[in-house]
Amino acid sequence: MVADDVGEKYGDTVALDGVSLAVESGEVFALIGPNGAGKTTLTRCLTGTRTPDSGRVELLGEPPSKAAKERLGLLPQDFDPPDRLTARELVAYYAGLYDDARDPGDLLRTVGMDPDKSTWYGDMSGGEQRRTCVAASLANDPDVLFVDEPTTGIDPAGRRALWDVFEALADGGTTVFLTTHYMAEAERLADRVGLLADGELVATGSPEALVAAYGGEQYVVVETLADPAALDGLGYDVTREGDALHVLGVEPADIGDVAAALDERGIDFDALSWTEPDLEDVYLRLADDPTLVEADEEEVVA
Ligand SMILES: Nc1ncnc2c1ncn2[C@@H]1O[C@H](COP(=O)(O)OP(=O)(O)OP(=O)(O)O)[C@@H](O)[C@H]1O
Repeated sequence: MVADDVGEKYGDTVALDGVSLAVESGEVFALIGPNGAGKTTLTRCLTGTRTPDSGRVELLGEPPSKAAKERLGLLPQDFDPPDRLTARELVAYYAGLYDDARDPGDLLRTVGMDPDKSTWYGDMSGGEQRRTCVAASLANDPDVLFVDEPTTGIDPAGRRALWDVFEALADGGTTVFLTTHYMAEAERLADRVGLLADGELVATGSPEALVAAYGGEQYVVVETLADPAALDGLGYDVTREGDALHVLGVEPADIGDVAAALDERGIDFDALSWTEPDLEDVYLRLADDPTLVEADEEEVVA
């Protein structure tokens, strides 16, 4: 799928401001970004639910309106099926729209739902509703699956179970376009991640490449109320973050030196741990200050 310089407005609100990206067949692409960044709008443009004001969109080699619907799966963020259907009835309804559909019972078991439960959709917990919706989006065994915040409201074990489902689909060659606020989800599932902020794609790359480029330094966290100046002269920048000091740029091999310096200087501390940057650090740094990415560096090569 391709978005080429896509722009979209709602009245005076610029939701997308010249977004370009290409997702290869079989790739898992995760779109992350703050509330209101334009993730849902971009998903809508890519699926043909909205026609962008400007730019070009391609899905399965066609304009989205012409793409073969039986090859697409879509779980919108605001998917709102009828309340008075059981999980099986709901998935069977969507399966019934296709000649070659997957078995509703199998699909529900895959997402951790009991297909024989008679609870109506409207009476299910939020997490059960979302799982049922994920099952419905897979009814036609899609080649390209769009899932907008698929695991929101699902408990941690259920979320991991759904990650397994998406991973199995990706292993089977399904292209997955995912939006999420869970950085661990993007890190675990995505071949590439795109960070959208204020309608602009700030950076794209593999999670590893993004973390290496923009995650910032590894650091030691020292839980202490001591002044950062107490660690002057060690050769590291030291900042205060809440009840801890962060000693920046410490390699794992040098953690002992930091511990020894704390001891020698009589600095009282409750705990000491070493932390590597992850995708959450990338998100927090770039969403706060997109200019950290140079214009010609938007695509971080894995
Ligand atoms: N139907 C609409 N009418 C007016 N403005 C809209 C509409 N839909 C979205 N917007 C605005 O467009 C911008 C992008 O919204 P969008 O829903 O695409 O963001 P998002 O990144 O998906 O947010 P979230 O993480 O909260 O789901 C926001 O400023 C939003 O208020």
